[in-house]
Amino acid sequence: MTQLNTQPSDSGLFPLPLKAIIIDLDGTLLDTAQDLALAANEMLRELRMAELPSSTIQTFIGKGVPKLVKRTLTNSPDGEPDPELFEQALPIYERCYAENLHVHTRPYPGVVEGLEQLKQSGFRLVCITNKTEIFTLPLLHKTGLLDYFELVLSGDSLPKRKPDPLPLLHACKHFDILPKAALLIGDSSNDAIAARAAGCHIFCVPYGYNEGHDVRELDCDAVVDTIVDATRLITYQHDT
Ligand SMILES: O=C(O)COP(=O)(O)O
Ligand SMILES: [Mg+2]
Repeated sequence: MTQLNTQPSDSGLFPLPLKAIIIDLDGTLLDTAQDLALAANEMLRELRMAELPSSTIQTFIGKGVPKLVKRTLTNSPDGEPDPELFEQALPIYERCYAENLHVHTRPYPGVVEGLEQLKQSGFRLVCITNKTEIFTLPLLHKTGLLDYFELVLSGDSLPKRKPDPLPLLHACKHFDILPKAALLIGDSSNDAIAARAAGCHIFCVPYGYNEGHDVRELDCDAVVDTIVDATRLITYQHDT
C-alpha cells in the first residue's frame, strides 16, 4: 500500500511535477541479493573461512562491493578486516560475482511495466547505483533494462557515491534540470540521504535491502509498493 509522508493539507503536492526519474539498482530494480550472497560465500570458501547465512549477507548490501567484502570478512556492518586479507579477498569476490552475476537475479514485479510507463510519459530515466560499473552494465543488459536508461552512474563512476549527493547532482546537471524536477526511487538510507542532500524528491520501495532496517523509518516523500505505484504520484512537467 502506498504511504504518503505528508499531512492532509500537503496532499496537493501530488502528483509531483517532474522531468527525470532516477532509479537505484540493487533492491529497487533488481533482486540481486541471492547472487551477491552466493559470490560472498564462494569467496569465503576459497579463503577457507566459515560461510555466512544469505540473510546476513543481504544486510551487508548497500555501500558498494568493497564494503560488502569488508563486512563479509568481518561478519559485521562496521568491520575493518586485516588490509592484507582484504586485498587478497576483493579480486576473489569480483571473480566469483562476475561468474554468478545473473543466476537468480531478476527484476522485481512492476519494474518493466513501470519503466515502460515512465518512458511513454516522457521522463528522462537514470540509473544510479553504488554497484561497481563492471557489474552494473552487464547486469542491466542481461535483464533487458539497459535501454530504458539515458544515463547510468555506478559506484565508481564519480569520486563520490551515495549517500553523497554528487551522482544525483551530476545527473541533474547532465539533463540541465533543477534537482527538484528529479525523483529518486530507492530502497535504502543511502538513497534517502543522497536525495535530500541534493534537493531531489525521494520515494522508497519496501521490498529491498536497506541494510536490514525498515524503510518506513527513512525520511522520504512516499513509500510505494512498486515502480508502477510510483507512476501514479508523479506527472511529466512540460516546459512552459
Ligand atoms: O552495490 C551496493 O552495495 C548497492 O547498490 P545500490 O546503490 O544499487 O543499492
Ligand atoms: Mg539499493
